[in-house]
Amino acid sequence: MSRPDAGTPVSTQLGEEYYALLARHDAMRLRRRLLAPERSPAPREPEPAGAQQRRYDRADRELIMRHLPLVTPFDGLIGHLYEVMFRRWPYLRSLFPASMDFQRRHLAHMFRYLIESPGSPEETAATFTRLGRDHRKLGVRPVHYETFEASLREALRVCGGPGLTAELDAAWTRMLRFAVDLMVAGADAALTEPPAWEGVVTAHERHGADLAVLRVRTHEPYPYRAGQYGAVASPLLPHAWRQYSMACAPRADNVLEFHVRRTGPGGVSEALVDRTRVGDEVRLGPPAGTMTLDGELTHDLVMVAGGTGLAPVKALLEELATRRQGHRRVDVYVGARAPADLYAARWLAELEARRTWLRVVPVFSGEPGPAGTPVGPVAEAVAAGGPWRERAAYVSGPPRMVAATVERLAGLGVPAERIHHDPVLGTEPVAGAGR
Ligand SMILES: NC(=O)C1=CN([C@@H]2O[C@H](COP(=O)(O)OP(=O)(O)OC[C@H]3O[C@@H](n4cnc5c(N)ncnc54)[C@H](O)[C@@H]3O)[C@@H](O)[C@H]2O)C=CC1
Repeated sequence: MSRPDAGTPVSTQLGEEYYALLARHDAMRLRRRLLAPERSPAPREPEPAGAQQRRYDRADRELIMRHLPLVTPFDGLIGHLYEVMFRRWPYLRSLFPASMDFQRRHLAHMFRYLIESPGSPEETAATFTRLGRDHRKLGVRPVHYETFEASLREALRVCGGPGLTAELDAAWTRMLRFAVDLMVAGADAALTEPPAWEGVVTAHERHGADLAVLRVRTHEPYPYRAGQYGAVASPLLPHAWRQYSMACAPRADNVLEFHVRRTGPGGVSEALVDRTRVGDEVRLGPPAGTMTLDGELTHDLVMVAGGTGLAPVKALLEELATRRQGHRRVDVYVGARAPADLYAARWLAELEARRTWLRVVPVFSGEPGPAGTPVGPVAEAVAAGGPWRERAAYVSGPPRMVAATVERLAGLGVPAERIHHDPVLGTEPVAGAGR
């Protein structure tokens, strides 16, 4: 972000000062850790009865599950939680975006994920460690988790009423601390990297009414792999972050590409598509995502992209195109509603013309395309191709398209561990690697 000056609004200047302070604080914590690695964590606020008798365990989870109707749907609980937090610690409001809708949905998703723990314990731990690393970009400090815990407990008391026993209160507290300890560990392990990467927009190309391809040069190298995504924030909407995939393989000049479609008014995508210009600044959170090429070059590949879900697939193709030898066959199915929506058609055609290992199949679901082009749902077009049983697959696009394609590929014998797909970008939060 730019330096504060006379023309910078006061709120932005305060934000800048806060982030500069955080950077100094991080440097101090890192120095302290290097000098005294065994140092114990800061003491917590007073305990609920029994919260520290043991660690969060299966019995806690079962108790919470049994009494879930007390606090679900989570909208009420979360509404109270933020109400308490901003009443007791008003300064915390400035760390959140103006509209809290996305935040509330995100938190409800995290509660569900934490309670249901759909993955293995290792996956759950990895999710919260990653979330802690990711939360550094929001300016979250360990002390904020204590304010969150206090707010949650008060909200539980309001929603739970007499049903909130001391035992249930302690179980919720242990569950929260289980997640928070992982998040703090994730944040601490990331102290050597910036909480966020600053970048400047170097290109902004419109494609049709609602889509833009942006290029952003980061001031410091952004350590990602082709196929990954990162959260992006615009100073036009402070503290609002949305995830987009990097649409190019890592480059020496630190330039990243993003494909952004505006889906509604007032969000980050709208700010990036309609109101962002070359020279504007953006901020990026740490990269994440599992759609990388590790170990997959032992198989031929099938890639399936819908709409701007093409972004990570384009990055993967760029990475493949730079490899000198050992090329595998790659079939890419690109779904769009109509030929005019296939915004990267020329790039794909040029790459296909130069690479013998690549075949690109456009699939149009709305209007028909040129003769011979498959029509209809992408998943069906993919299923009609193949065989894919011996392939590794990469799938990215609208959630239902991804779900349908993954199901079809699994039904055609592609093992689950060879079907790569990441969480729903733009709409769902960071939790859970296999969405
Ligand atoms: N911008 C980015 O960096 C990334 C975006 N995504 C996700 O990709 C999606 C792209 O959306 P748009 O560009 O608006 O795509 P779109 O709405 O133009 O659709 C693209 C293709 O997906 C198919 N499709 C759409 N909805 C479907 C449904 N319910 N069931 C089956 N097929 C469906 C369409 O028929 C079309 O073939 C978004 O959900 C976005 O979150 C995923 C990865 C990266």
